[in-house]
Amino acid sequence: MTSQTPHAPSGESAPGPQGPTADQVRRAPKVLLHDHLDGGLRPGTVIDLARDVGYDALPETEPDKLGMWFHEAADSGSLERYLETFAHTCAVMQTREALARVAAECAEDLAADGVVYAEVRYAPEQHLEAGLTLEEVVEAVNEGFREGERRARADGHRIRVGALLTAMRHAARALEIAEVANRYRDAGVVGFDIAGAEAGYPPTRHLDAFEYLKRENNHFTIHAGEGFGLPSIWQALQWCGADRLGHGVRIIDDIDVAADGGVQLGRLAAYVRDKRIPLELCPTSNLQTGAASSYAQHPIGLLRRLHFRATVNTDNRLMSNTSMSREFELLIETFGYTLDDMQWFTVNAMKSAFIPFDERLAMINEVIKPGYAELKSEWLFRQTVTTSGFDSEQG
Ligand SMILES: O=c1[nH]cnc2c1ncn2[C@@H]1O[C@H](CO)[C@@H](O)[C@H]1O
Ligand SMILES: [Zn+2]
Repeated sequence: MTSQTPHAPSGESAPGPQGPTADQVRRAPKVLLHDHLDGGLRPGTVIDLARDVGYDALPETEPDKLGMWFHEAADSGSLERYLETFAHTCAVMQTREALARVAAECAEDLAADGVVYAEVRYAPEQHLEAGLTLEEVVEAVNEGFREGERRARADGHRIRVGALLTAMRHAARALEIAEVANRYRDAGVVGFDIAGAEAGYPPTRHLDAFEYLKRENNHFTIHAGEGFGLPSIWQALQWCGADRLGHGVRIIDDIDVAADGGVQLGRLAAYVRDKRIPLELCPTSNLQTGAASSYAQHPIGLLRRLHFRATVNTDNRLMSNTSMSREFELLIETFGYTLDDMQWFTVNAMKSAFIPFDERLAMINEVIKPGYAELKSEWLFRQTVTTSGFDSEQG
């Protein structure tokens, strides 16, 4: 029950004299489980699409300014206000072409950032305003992801993207969306989720959808423990049967750290750790919505030390002005993480993905571990070059 090491032992010694460089962080293979399609558009694309469809309510019409507007508007300290910014992105994602373009660029951008596997979520019910059906939305996004994977490959990056279909928790279409997710499970959709304002909308409102997915042996995650605390996490796990927790960061409320450093887990926190329930942690997003007060205070530091199944995620790259590399860089600066820590988070994420076990294992053994081994060996060669230079100067 106690763990007092400042940085958790990862089982391997940290190579090299210092932490990873920004370039190594970008090149390191990364796995992303929690990223919203409608929260990751390029600002320039929002502007292009708004022009195409005649949407004239954008607060800015110049890409840099619009990007800044999203970041500042989302920086409100409240999940509800953070979510208001999605009205603009959803407004321009109403046609097949727009959805396919946004999905393709998403895959391209993630691949360029070194993400090798991503599960990207969106709520099909929010893209029906111009007359598309739920199925047409799913097919357009899938087509975009495949196109993005192809473009990334042509550019020398390999990425695999799976879709998660989200139902909005204030609405009443969860069962219908779950059925679509199930229908497309062998066609690009790897699972289901619920999102939106958490307080006042407990996950048990959508129990029928979760029970249906369980009967179908399908997978789902639930946004819980972000805008609301332990009761939401408890319901998501013990009533709904979630495979993973979207955020889950407020599990910290069930962990006591005594003045002498001793750590005591409550029953729910112990359950989450014992059952290896994956936590899709999104540090920057949590700062913006008020779920954490600073990077240094973010529970990820303690959760990593206590060996929870913690993963690092972006949530909304546009609203949080972030990327997987940026999230890792911030954690490296704050907690002194090494490539071993990055590998630990990445393997955690890959183990927790919704694709079949053999494919997850192959990604870990054939892509992630060799990728980190390669990066960890680089400092040796840097050292050799410096040393031999020194030697030859000395004659
Ligand atoms: O961090 C979050 N918590 C809860 N809901 C969110 C978060 N980020 C985005 N969405 C909601 O999910 C929808 C589908 O992608 C978005 O439109 C937004 O309303
Ligand atoms: Zn989210």
